[in-house]
Amino acid sequence: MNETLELLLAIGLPTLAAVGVGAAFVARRRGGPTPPTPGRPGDGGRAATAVLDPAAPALAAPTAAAAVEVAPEAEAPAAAPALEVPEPVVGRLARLRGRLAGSGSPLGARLLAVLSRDHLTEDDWDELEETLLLADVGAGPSAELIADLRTAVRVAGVREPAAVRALLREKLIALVDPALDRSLATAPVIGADGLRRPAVLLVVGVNGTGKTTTVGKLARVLVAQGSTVVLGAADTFRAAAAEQLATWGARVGVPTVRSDRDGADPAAVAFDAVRTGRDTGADVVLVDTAGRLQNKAGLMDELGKIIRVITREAPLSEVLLVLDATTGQNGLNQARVFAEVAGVTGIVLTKLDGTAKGGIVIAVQRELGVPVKLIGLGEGPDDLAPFDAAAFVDGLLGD
Ligand SMILES: Nc1nc2c(ncn2[C@@H]2O[C@H](COP(=O)(O)OP(=O)(O)OP(=O)(O)O)[C@@H](O)[C@H]2O)c(=O)[nH]1
Repeated sequence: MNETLELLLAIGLPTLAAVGVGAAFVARRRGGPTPPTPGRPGDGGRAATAVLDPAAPALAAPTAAAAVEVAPEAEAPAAAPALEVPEPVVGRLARLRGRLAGSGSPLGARLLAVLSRDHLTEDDWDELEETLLLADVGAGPSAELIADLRTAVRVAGVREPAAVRALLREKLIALVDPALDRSLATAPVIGADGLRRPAVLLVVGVNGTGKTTTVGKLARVLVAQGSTVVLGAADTFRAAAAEQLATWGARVGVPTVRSDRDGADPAAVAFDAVRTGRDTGADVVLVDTAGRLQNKAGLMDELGKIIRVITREAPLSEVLLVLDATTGQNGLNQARVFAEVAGVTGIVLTKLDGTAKGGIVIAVQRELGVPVKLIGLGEGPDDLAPFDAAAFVDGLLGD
């Protein structure tokens, strides 16, 4: 079976035709290889379904078998809205850490209030453990922390408030695990054929956790770091998701590949986004998904197909699971299913600004063995921060 036929079977020919991948793509492949063209968007890349205009506030929907329209940057209309300049990325968590308290006092401050009592009774230790459990630290890590603190306070006699605080900081940082590799794989890769491919980041998670918002914020992080980005709106389930994503992209001049049909095949859109990123020489392609969690088999089908189709064009650099930090144990259950189905490489914990349950960072890493790489600390466009263990714990301690 030749490569094209195999690919069409994988995606599903009828759906492809419906979103406009079919004819144009097949014709191009049959007509001979299309050399990838490293460079910037606007260099003449071609994709079957995308209409790319980085300056457009909302990108026009693709039409069946439409040729791509790429608006050259030099010919952008004079009235195009000014692009926003995202905030620098370095030090974001330190700047935003005041938001970690949620509506109450930070977890660390509550622990310190008990630890600084004159004589710690059994009830005090129980209270400490309960505080950790209520902050979603998880039973195992909570018990470990209490045991360590008891030893230090009772046996080694650590009593002076500054020393107790330093001890708590050290133990919490160890639980969050500063040794984990939290870097995002966003560098383009060179395939076995010697050709350059964009880094492809697939963003998964149940509805409402903040996937689309996170993709939009992450695009800004990457733009701030000087990367060229293409967005893929493979959340074809929710009608407004593609529009929402295109708006995020347009604010920073990032094109969005989307279908003009609600309910289009997400795998076809994901494929087109990666193909567009490849053809235009983009550094990174971010693919948003719907990831409805009706059942594991359905999810496996949908995400499995998206992953198969993407990896025919470029290797998958990251699968980021977006979890809503306010959902506690339920979020952990979801995380388990996604980790099994999609091979998650990093966690994005959103809405940490809306909760005093920052301990979920510890629990989710323990549960999945996957690092938290980014955290969402608000609804603002630059309220997404690379995770850093020490800055996070300092936020929990209310420093
Ligand atoms: N407070 C707060 N709100 C957030 C954060 N991240 C996302 N949100 C909000 O969460 C809501 C849902 O976000 P979406 O990005 O639409 O969620 P989604 O996962 O794409 O949802 P579906 O498309 O339905 O699957 C929006 O109101 C966001 O503004 C965050 O870090 N903090």
